[in-house]
Amino acid sequence: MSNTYGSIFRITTFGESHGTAVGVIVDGCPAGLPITIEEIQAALDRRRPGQSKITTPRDEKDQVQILSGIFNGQTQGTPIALAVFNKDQASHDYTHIEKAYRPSHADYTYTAKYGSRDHRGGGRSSARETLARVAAGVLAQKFLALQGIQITSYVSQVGSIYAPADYTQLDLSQVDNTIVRCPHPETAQAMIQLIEETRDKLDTVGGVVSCVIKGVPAGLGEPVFDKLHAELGKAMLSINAVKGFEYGSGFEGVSMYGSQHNDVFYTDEDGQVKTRTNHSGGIQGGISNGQDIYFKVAFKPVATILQPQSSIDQSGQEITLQGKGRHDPCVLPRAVPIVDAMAALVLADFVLRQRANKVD
Ligand SMILES: Cc1cc2nc3c(=O)[nH]c(=O)nc-3n(C[C@H](O)[C@H](O)[C@H](O)COP(=O)(O)O)c2cc1C
Ligand SMILES: C=C(O[C@@H]1CC(C(=O)O)=C[C@@H](OP(=O)(O)O)[C@H]1O)C(=O)O
Repeated sequence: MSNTYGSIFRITTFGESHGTAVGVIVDGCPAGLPITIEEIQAALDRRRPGQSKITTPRDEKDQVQILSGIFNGQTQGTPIALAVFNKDQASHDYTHIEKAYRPSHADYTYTAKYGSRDHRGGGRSSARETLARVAAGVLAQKFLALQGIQITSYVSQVGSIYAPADYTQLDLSQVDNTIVRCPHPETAQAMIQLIEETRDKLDTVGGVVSCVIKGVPAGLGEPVFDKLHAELGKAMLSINAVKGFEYGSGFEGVSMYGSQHNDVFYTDEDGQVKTRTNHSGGIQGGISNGQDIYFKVAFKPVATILQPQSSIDQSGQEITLQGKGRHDPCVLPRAVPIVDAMAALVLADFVLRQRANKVD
């Protein structure tokens, strides 16, 4: 199983949901980047389970430990190792899936691939692994901030309730004002209510995280296979429960004519190249054009529902499986920092690749 992401700024994650620890090794992070443990912790606090009444009640504090690579508040250019020790596993809740497959989780596919699996809390397939990405993403976000690049993600849809405006009309400083992380206050309240109702019905509900990246200079990306949007898409689709990725005008663009869809160039009063519209989502030919990059990520209603469902066991026998354990009725609020982190890892890597690309 490949657990490594990135080309120059690379991460490798390790750990299982009910094992000893989950963590990350970051290679290729430049030396001299100022970073504190509090900054890493703050990002983990946004992702941690048990953070509000609408997330899984598994109460992990996710206290991060820096094992290597950071000294005197700065990265050293050496491998950075960050780890969180699991404290609140409750593995006894998972004996029912030791030899049975939850519909639409990864129990069957892991067994098909490896012949065995750590069934405790889904083992490696649990989204607990994403804490490692979030920890690494803090380093990438700090590095990008030095280049003037800012990433903001927010929940734009839960079930069929969506924010009635796009990112250009929302106050993105409000994302963390509500527990659901939608910056439109009325919509946020409706989303919270829907998640609570869904949880009380022992069901789950999906939604959309929208992301905007500002301050990206023109010229980042690669022209053929590692196109900037292709790498963003891969990064997003590697997040648990993600079912869709679209950037710029996405699927809606197909109903427009070229004359409507084309982003017309102009030069502003400072001599900067700009476009009057941004249907391209800030990327043309796999390379950033200096406009905002924006995209959407669709998350499914997650698999574990706390009600009986029909399934099969390892011998192929039909069974009734009663959902157990502590689960998210909706992953969207916790997915926001994961999307931030994965976007940052992609962008940081392309900034570093660009430094190797030109003489000056
Ligand atoms: C933040 C987050 C929390 C999640 N929590 C749960 C959960 O509590 N229960 C569950 O069944 N799946 C949960 N998932 C989704 C599973 O990890 C995922 O569906 C599973 O690994 C199968 O992979 P796939 O859905 O991508 O095919 C969560 C995903 C994310 C991103
Ligand atoms: C523990 C976390 O979320 C978990 C994600 C998850 C899943 O199947 O993805 C299932 C639940 O936990 P467990 O692995 O114990 O079944 C969630 O609580 C976390 O994100 O840190």
